[in-house]
Amino acid sequence: TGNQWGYGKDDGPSAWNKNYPIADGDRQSPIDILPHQARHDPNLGPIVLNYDRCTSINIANNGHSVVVEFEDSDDRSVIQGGPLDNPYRLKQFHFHWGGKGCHGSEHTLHLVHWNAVKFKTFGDAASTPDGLAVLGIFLETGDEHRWLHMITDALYTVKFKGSVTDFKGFNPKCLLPSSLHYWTYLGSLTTPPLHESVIWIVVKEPMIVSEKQLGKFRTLVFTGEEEDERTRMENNFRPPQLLKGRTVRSSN
Ligand SMILES: CC[C@H](C)CCC(=O)Nc1ccc(S(N)(=O)=O)cc1
Ligand SMILES: [Zn+2]
Repeated sequence: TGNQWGYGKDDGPSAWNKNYPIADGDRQSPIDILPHQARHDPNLGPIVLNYDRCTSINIANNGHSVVVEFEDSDDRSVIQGGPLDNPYRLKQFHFHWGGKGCHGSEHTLHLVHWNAVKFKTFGDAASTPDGLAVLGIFLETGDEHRWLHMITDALYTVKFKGSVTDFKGFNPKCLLPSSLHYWTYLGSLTTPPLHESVIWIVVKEPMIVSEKQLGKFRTLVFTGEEEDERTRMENNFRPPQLLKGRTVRSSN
């Protein structure tokens, strides 16, 4: 179908504007955040997470990443404060990662939330400015992360595109760094349909994970079990986009 996109030579980020012209828009993500150019905003309060009653449902390989979905029929797991005017409900989290030896900011965890005060469905929120709030955490290689094994131990069950398995009782709060100081800016989804609907909240302190743990993400494949070629899932990230006059604000 016309909407198939990927991270390869022919269907990758440089080709996305063919089917998704918004790729060349004015508030695209991700961006390279230069700390010294961010404006410290004393009115930016702390980010408040209320994940204690969160309900994870499943873990899936959607052919682009590995995603953990949450029950979002009520306000059981929300993020609020900071740049947000309303509580935003946790819908899912997923990862993006580079190939072996990548040392930039290619490895990230994205926790995707939607404004259920203003919108009836996630889809409506995802296609309207500021309908979504995504908490972005950088992953840096170093010591083993003490809780990430709960994710990496499940990855063998979702090796192929289209696989989904139960994944109950997981609270992503255990993945977050101790400090939630952040940068925030107005941006977009970083994959098609690239909707310019996201208030980005990028946490300054990275999660430290081991090379071994990161390597387990690379055992996933972009392709389905029935397909004969096995394309290793890695480098599933979009390169940084132009700032186009946007301001990046910094919490203290
Ligand atoms: C309209 C429906 C909605 C597009 C359904 C699919 C979806 O949820 N996409 C999505 C979510 C998060 C990101 S990111 N990487 O966190 O910016 C990228 C894409
Ligand atoms: Zn993402």
